[in-house]
Amino acid sequence: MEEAGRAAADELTRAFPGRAALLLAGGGANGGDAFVAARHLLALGAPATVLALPSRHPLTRANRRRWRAVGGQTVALTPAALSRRADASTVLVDGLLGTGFQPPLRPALAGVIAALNAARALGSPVLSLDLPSGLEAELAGADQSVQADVTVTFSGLKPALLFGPAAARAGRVVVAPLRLPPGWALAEAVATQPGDAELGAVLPVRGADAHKGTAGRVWIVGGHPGTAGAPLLAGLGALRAGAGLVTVHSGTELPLLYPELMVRHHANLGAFLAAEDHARPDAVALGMGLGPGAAGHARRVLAWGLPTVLDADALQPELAGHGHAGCLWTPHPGEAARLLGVGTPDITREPLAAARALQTRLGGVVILKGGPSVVADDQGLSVSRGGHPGMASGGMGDTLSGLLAALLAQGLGPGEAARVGVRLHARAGERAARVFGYGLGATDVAHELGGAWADLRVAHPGN
Ligand SMILES: NC(=O)C1=CN([C@@H]2O[C@H](COP(=O)(O)OP(=O)(O)OC[C@H]3O[C@@H](n4cnc5c(N)ncnc54)[C@H](O)[C@@H]3O)[C@@H](O)[C@H]2O)[C@@H](O)CC1
Repeated sequence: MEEAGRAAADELTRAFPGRAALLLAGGGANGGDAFVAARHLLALGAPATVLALPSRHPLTRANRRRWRAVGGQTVALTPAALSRRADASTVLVDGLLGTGFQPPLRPALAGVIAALNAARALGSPVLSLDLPSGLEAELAGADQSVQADVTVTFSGLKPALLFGPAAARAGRVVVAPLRLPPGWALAEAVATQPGDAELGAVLPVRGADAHKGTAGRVWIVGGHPGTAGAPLLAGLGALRAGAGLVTVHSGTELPLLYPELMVRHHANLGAFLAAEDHARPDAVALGMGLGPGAAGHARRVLAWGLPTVLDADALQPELAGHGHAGCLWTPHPGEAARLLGVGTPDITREPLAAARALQTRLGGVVILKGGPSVVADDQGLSVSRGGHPGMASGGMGDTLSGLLAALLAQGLGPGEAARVGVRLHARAGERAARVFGYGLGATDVAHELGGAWADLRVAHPGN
């Protein structure tokens, strides 16, 4: 609580210098954080008043006493008291409800939250402690919650701060890492968000003596009449992510859109994949537009034990148990629902839980694609925010699959490839949006992958 309140006070003075803080303390530990923040604000010379509800929480009561001991003023919290004191020169600190909120919201607190949101509309910004009051930490819904401008969250990112309408209530999210004994961290603080500097550090570095045979050989397996473009987009993604040799294997004739790709048509794709006598690539991406029979093809490729990206039609429930540690599964919410045998809303409502469930079922590494994407591996969960809404178009996932296979072929582990790959793809989307505006095609994004790569490299201080 001490570290949480101190981190909040630091952020308040950084983000809202010169404003008097009105801290709203609820009855639980979230309210205790507000009392601690007030005390640190006082120590920093910033004016602060606490409006508090009664509390039975021992640590919150102790911090209320400490606040009083340093001369701090506490006023009983009512909607009227709040409305009287808030104006355009104040900043409101929402310490009403944190992870201990159990819906439905009781009417008395609903009145306080309504008064807080009304004060914000009149010009007093809001900083929420841990998460905006009224949000359920694990869920992506919003309803009657505080609208914050900044949320200082403790230990890690809660699902509500990342997904759906709830995320829009949080404003800018600052994660304050707390030094806690193992096991003390909030169970809900489950996801991390690696920064660009951290990701830039794991990008493959190529020696001056590199040649196409050492830069990673990727096979793309996909394509079917009507979806012939999908494997080609994957091939383009692989090329733009630095693969030395990219071969597209398909059971259908593919147009030669990119002459750099080696395109091979197999009258019997299953027989080709089952054959033992061909040299294997360094990594495979499989499933893009592959059509019927994809699960059978996937089983044959999985038996090779190579780093493998499974996408689109290869994301079939019957493959559970056939994967291995080098597998990277890349479902969007609809495919995730199919894999788990649930409805798509079940996935979008709790994406972190869904990603964790998928990884448990499939093994290897799972990327649950979306805004943001979630990566699940045996290290835990991480999220990748960013990208651009214009990326919601067909073919985008195909390019990502090829990009991921290229990273695997250049020696990255599947977890690293997933975390770096989704960020590169999102960054490329951000760059493409500057060029093309709103509607983005998968090729537009693929062509920006080189620039995205350079951005991540620059972000890494060792470069
Ligand atoms: N455990 C940890 O690791 C840490 C926890 N911290 C803080 O502790 C918070 C969680 O504290 P608590 O578990 O005490 O819970 P909260 O303070 O989030 O909520 C409990 C309070 O909310 C009230 N409440 C719950 N549901 C309500 C409803 N439907 N309508 C109206 N009132 C309702 C309860 O009566 C109680 O007063 C975190 O969000 C965070 O701010 C921080 O101090 C950092 C460390």
